[in-house]
Amino acid sequence: MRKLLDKTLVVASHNAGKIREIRDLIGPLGFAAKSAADLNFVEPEETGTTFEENATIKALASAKAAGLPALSDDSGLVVDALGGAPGVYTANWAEREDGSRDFAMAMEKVEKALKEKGATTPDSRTARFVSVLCLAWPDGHVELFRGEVEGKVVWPPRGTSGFGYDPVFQPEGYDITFGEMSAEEKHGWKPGEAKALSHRARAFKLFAETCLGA
Ligand SMILES: O=P(O)(O)OP(=O)(O)OP(=O)(O)OC[C@H]1O[C@@H](n2cnc3c(O)ncnc32)[C@H](O)[C@@H]1O
Ligand SMILES: [Mg+2]
Repeated sequence: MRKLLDKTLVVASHNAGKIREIRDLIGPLGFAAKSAADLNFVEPEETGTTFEENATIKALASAKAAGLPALSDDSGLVVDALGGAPGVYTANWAEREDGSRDFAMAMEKVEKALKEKGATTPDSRTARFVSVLCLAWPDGHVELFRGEVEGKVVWPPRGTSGFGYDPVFQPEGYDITFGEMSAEEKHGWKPGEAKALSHRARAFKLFAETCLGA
């Protein structure tokens, strides 16, 4: 495992909600981070079939373009009754024909697919959010960290916090969705703490422990 010595890195993402969460998580660790979006880097094509492959593509593209270490996140919602869909295609399910994204439509698609499978009881609607973080250096070295949080898909959507599919995801042990939680509640983690809640915070905790000793 390679330690991260620089205090400047690139957040290799173009998703504003995700960048905000990564900034929240990285801020207390004393990092200055620019995002790939701030730097006007082109979005690389996510041609992988796993979260790990896509996270690696994104982190390497930014690390090489910036000449700095870069941290990416490839994430998605994995729904058991849908055979793991939308999975690595979670962002694609939100895409309109003109290339823009519509998450109300995406959440409806998931709900329609669940209804078609007859998955109407809470027990038949189990799902998990997965986040794979990749830290890449300009020389091509990469480190990968995976975090998952189990829960259920609920309908109708509830809450306006967070981003993406947060209003339909209720983590195990809670009666509110990620969309009804503050950012701090959704992370459920601070440097040095033993537990974390969100998939991203869980992956981040591994990253911090492994590469930063935090
Ligand atoms: O690739 P980058 O530029 O980082 O941004 P993206 O939005 O395209 O990100 P992904 O390719 O990893 O796709 C992840 C999808 O899963 C959704 N998602 C991931 N984490 C989420 C979270 O914490 N809450 C809600 N939705 C989430 C998100 O909205 C995207 O549609
Ligand atoms: Mg993407």
